[in-house]
Amino acid sequence: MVHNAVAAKLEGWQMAGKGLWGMASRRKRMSEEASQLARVLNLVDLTLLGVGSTLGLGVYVLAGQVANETAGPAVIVSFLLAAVSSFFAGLCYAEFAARVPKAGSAYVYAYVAVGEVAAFIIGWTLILEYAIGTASVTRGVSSYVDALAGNVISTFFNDTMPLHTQTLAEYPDFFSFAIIAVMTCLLAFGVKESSIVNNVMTFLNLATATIAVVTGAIYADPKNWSLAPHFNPTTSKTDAGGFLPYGIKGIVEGAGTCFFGFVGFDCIATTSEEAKNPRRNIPWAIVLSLTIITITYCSIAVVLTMLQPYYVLDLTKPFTVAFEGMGLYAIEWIVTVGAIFALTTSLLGTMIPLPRIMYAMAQDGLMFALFGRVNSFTKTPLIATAVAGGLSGVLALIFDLNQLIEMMSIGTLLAYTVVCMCVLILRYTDTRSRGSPPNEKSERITFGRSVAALVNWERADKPSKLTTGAAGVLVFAEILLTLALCVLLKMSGDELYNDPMPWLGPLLALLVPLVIVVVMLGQQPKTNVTHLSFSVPWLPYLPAISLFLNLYLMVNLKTETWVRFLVWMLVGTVVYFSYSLRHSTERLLEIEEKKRAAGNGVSAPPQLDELPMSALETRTHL
Ligand SMILES: NC(=[NH2+])NCCC[C@H](N)C(=O)O
Repeated sequence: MVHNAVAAKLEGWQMAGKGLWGMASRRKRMSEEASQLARVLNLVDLTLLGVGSTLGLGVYVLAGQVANETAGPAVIVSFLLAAVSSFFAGLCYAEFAARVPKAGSAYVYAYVAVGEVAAFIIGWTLILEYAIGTASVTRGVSSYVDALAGNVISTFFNDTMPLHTQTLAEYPDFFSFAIIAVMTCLLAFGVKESSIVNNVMTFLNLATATIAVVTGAIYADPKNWSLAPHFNPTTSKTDAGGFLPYGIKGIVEGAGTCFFGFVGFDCIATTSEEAKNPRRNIPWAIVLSLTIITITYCSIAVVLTMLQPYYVLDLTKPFTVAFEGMGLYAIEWIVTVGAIFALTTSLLGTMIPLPRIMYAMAQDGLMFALFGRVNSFTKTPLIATAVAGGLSGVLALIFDLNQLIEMMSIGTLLAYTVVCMCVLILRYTDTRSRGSPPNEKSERITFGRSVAALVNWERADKPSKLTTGAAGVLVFAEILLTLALCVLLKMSGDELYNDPMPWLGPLLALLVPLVIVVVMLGQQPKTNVTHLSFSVPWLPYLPAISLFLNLYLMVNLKTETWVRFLVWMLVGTVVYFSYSLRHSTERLLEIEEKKRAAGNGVSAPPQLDELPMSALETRTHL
């Protein structure tokens, strides 16, 4: 009796486990339907789109702020570090864009490669990421408009409604709220992402940055890189002076903020259905735009820190204030107006993808169907646009720029991490073997064979079910070890720079196994990618470094940021279990197919996701 009860319970758990696994691993199938959108964007349009939506606060706000408060003149190194981590992530996005030429960015990639739960997590994170992106860029626009208006806006709000809290902004920025409301109305009424407007604005943006760099270079004084130690009124501390006034730690911390400046290129990946030859043009547009962005940020950083001592740089409008101080009023005016244009372009780049992601998720049944409704009059997802605007508006109202920047970075970093993991998984897994039982005798997987597979003992040259399992275990181990290493590095903090000896042992105890795991992963057979127009080089080392950088930047964010993020994820969990799980289009299709198969007494038709990735196309239209 007891025995039976236990067996029944065990079986129950097994079923539940299978159900969970089925849900987590349910992947999006693709249909061959062509997209309804016109393919009009060429390589130049796509590159300018990437540059336009990425180049923004990094140039006009962050360079000065990071130089003043966190890194000193070494802000250029922070920018380079941020560039490297964004570049690596960019390469992973590029490979995905070559594989899945579909709108929806990381959300769709995760749905195709990993499964529904991962896709939901990413989609949900992206909603926050874009809403915060919108809010923060708007805050930037608001402070530049305020500067143009002689600070009347900020003075007014500061005097009439100061918020005396630690966790929120100094005053509720109703001006930012209004900017978002106006832009939302424009977008809702179908202001199409007109590529010509974007090209012109981006051109103005680059021209302004060039004017700032050239003028700055004329007045630059290299002495500003070797100043004596100085009391910094912003941080109220005396720093070390020179190129590295805040030490290496400052560089790393600064990189976390500079990273924000590189966010936005993924907007190229959301236009896949409007691009000409997306499999070739999207990857290259990503690489090209990141190159232009890196060059611009680095030049800006050099010029700015040579123009003025880092500790006097203004925290919100460094160029405007610097040129004003030097009496270059014409240049000051050009840069301020240019900044407003540049930030507006960047704003459009954040506001446009958000409703589209909500729309894509709604089409897949993972988000409320309401968001998938296209208004017959405006021909835009009106409700999704309005909700997106409302969410961003509220965020812009109550949080200040620094809080927003941190919160956005956490979302972006998570998306990058998942895309990078997806590349690893796709490269080492035989997608066709998933879920099918091993039928041939040689495919019988014994424990011994599984362990030996970790070093690819059988010298397989193509992924099989066996090597796929081994690669999965190794990727998982790699993620855990990388995470542990990052946490330890964070814990060691300053001490590691001052007295590294006690930390060396534990660090090596994690680093060595990590390197071994990565090398073992390198032994695994990879899928053939010769048909792809772009693939990530140096596998698995490049994604491994990318994973490390992303996780490292993530653990360095503030605790409050993590708490806010976890609250958002908790809400997401509730939404997933109470809504998405039941409405998932893929799940409903699965059930339908099973029913049909049972009715006909024939086996279910071959899963579409067993087709090679190159033959796939989504069924959603965006
Ligand atoms: N998708 C986003 N979160 N976009 C925000 C873009 C921020 C942009 N890199 C800037 O410096 O202004």
